Amino acid sequence: MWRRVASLSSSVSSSFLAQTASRLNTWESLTTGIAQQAKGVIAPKEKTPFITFVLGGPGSGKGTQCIKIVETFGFAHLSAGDLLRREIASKSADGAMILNTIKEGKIVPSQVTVKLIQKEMELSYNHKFLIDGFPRTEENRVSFERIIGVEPNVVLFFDCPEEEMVKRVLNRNEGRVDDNLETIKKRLTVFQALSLPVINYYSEKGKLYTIKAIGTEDEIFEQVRPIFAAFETVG
Ligand SMILES: Nc1ncnc2c1ncn2[C@@H]1O[C@H](COP(=O)(O)OP(=O)(O)OP(=O)(O)O)[C@@H](O)[C@H]1O
Ligand SMILES: O=c1ccn([C@@H]2O[C@H](COP(=O)(O)O)[C@@H](O)[C@H]2O)c(=O)[nH]1
Ligand SMILES: [Mg+2]
Repeated sequence: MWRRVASLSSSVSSSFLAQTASRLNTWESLTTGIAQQAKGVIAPKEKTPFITFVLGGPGSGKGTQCIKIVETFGFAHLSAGDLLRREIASKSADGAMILNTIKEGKIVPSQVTVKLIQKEMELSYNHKFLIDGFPRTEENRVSFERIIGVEPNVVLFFDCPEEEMVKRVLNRNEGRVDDNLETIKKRLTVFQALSLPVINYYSEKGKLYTIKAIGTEDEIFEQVRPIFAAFETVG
């Protein structure tokens, strides 16, 4: 819903609309949206999306802090890992491939993950998104920018020592197929090799906010809170 109506504005030119729709690859749904808006079926929503990528190693506390950000600042929380696990549970065509990839601690092809994120964004009435655990690789990042057509406003990096991450994951007890020592080691290697370059990229772009992810959940949230509070006052 966000995507279908976000670009609608009677004051923008048709060429701008065409460019925007083409970039987002949503011409069909956009024109449907215009027709529906004309009929008064849906209200115009002109807010531009506000996107936060939430990055950090396995067990660094991304999901835990996302819950607090949602409660305090009203974001929609899209966990890439949860979307992939939902595909496995629903026995979709990609389910078996995703399961094997997660068991190996490897990264699911970008196209699969970006499509799942795109679908959730389209369905959301919110315009503020927390995208948790994505992008994991430079290829993920480029793919998101190409398919969704927007860049993040904020990138959070939960910086946590490896031994603390391992301890947390082994104590998590949620029955995840990748919460075992063998897979955790692989995930940490993948994080160092493929995800840190993404974090460095956003650091160079001035979009990175590094959180020291050690201490109680509340103490860590007190580092996160001012980041979003500052954006709220800006409007
Ligand atoms: N500050 C903290 N101190 C101790 N334990 C924590 C803290 N934050 C989260 N945890 C616990 O650590 C575990 C991992 O946290 P969480 O699931 O939020 O991490 P994550 O970064 O989302 O991990 P993954 O990438 O594997 O999904 C959970 O059991 C959670 O309750
Ligand atoms: O963008 C993504 C996100 C996740 N994966 C795979 O899922 C697991 C678990 O992800 P969590 O964020 O820790 O829940 C991860 O190790 C990857 O195997 C992915 O491929 N791409
Ligand atoms: Mg998580």
